[in-house]
Amino acid sequence: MRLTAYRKAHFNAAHRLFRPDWSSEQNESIFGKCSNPHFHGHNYELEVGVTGEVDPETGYLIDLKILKDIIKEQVEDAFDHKNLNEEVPEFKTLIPTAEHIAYVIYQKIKPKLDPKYDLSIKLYETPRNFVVYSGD
Ligand SMILES: Nc1nc2c(c(=O)[nH]1)N=C([C@H](O)[C@H](O)COP(=O)(O)OP(=O)(O)OP(=O)(O)O)CN2
Ligand SMILES: [Zn+2]
Repeated sequence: MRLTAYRKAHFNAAHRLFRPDWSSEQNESIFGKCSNPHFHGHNYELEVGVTGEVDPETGYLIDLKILKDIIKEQVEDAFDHKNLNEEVPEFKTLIPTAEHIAYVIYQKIKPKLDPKYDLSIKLYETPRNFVVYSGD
């Protein structure tokens, strides 16, 4: 039996959307208030989906306690109450949009899982703005 198991998580983080190679006016015209030089914050909600075959002996797809620990170590400890632009190395070269944050979370979690699983990252930046990244 193939299915997807999910684990939810949460982190608060500050960010600023801007390109240092653009003028303030260019940044303001594309990123609007999200380019505010003094940063702003979001309450990010994360849903990590792991897809694969259920083990008939245990009834587990994956031990969700193990998934919880991976998310804590790779995402919550790294991002929670952080300024993403200034404190998280991955965003020294990537603008911390929801798209890029979901991509980075995928890249951090995927190597920690058995390769037999497919991984999907759903990230809510606001209650109504969210992205999904499943690799490629
Ligand atoms: N494609 C993207 N567009 C936008 C992103 C993003 O990461 N990817 N991010 C932002 C802002 O950072 C932020 O998400 C917008 O916040 P806010 O202005 O509060 O959003 P809304 O006005 O849409 O608030 P709602 O309450 O959800 O209506 C902008 N765009
Ligand atoms: Zn924002």
